[in-house]
Amino acid sequence: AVAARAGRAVTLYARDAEHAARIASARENPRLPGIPLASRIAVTADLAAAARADAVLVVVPAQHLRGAVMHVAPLLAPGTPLVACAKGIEHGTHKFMTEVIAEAAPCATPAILSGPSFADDVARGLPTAVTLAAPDEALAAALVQALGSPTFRPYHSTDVRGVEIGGAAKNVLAIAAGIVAGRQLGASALAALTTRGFAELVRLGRAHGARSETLTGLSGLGDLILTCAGPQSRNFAAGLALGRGEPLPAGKLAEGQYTAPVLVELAAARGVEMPVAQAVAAILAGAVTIDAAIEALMLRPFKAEE
Ligand SMILES: NC(=O)C1=CN([C@@H]2O[C@H](COP(=O)(O)OP(=O)(O)OC[C@H]3O[C@@H](n4cnc5c(N)ncnc54)[C@H](OP(=O)(O)O)[C@@H]3O)[C@@H](O)[C@H]2O)C=CC1
Ligand SMILES: O=C(CO)COP(=O)(O)O
Repeated sequence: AVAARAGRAVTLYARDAEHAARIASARENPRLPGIPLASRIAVTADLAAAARADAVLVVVPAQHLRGAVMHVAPLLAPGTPLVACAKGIEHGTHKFMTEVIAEAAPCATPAILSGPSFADDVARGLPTAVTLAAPDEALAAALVQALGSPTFRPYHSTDVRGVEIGGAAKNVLAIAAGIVAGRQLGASALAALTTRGFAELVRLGRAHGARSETLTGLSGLGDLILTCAGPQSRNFAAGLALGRGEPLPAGKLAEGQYTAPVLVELAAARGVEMPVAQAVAAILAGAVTIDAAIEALMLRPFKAEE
């Protein structure tokens, strides 16, 4: 929808032929009910047709990125930009999204799009600003030109890793924020949790050489603020349910659930302290109760703020 609004000719690929046919005839994606599909968007289940593009946006969940990219890789013209829109870190390999693309489609050119942007808001054409990063600044700027419009404002960057860390970490921290809300710990606790969570995101980013303007920018602090603000975020909603002692919302992807254990492993490998992320991972694994995790966070030794 964003690319179509920016004047591009767009092909939307769905892996399920019936699903593609239904979207094509209804001119509406059931995942975005009430939002008509722009007339300039062609819908197909033919991956080769979708791969014949100047650029490809890959919008599958993080843990499915490798599989989806491996399918499309042989169909791409060499050097085609492959823009990851997923936020996460691959299980087992600890690879970030552009690293997965580089391995699964060595012929393509990886990039990453991230930042505060609920799909529903974006599809409705509400004003949104995001970060688009690629190692080559000229490519990042060209992709911004291709996708930007009066309602969608991407900023270009070459700090790929900084953008990836912000997007992955904020989902885990949003689960923690939801838990705080679900446990009715108060607005002060929510502000404290979000701020100390941000300190963890920054620490991990710095350990990976991320730039501070990226970590305090749209894909870091910006997306953290959005996702820790309320239940429109599926990650926050998952935390809310946990905090209330309810089952996790069915059929709603909360990437932080999958990112949490990998994020903690990554942080440990780099010697980075991430107690909030660690608490989320332990709660999700059933290794600790929510009340014990909160108590442990509050009883950590007092220290200087950094
Ligand atoms: N939704 C949002 O507001 C935002 C989401 N993101 C990120 O985007 C990523 C995807 O999230 P979202 O779109 O919400 O997830 P959804 O679960 O809503 O949709 C995932 C889509 O990926 C498809 N898919 C899954 N696996 C494969 C595969 N192996 N090959 C091809 N297609 C596949 C699914 O197809 P099928 O219908 O056939 O199952 C479905 O259309 C996540 O990393 C999320 O963090 C980022 C910003 C905003
Ligand atoms: O990444 C998002 C907004 O930027 C979407 O957040 P949720 O996946 O938590 O809904």
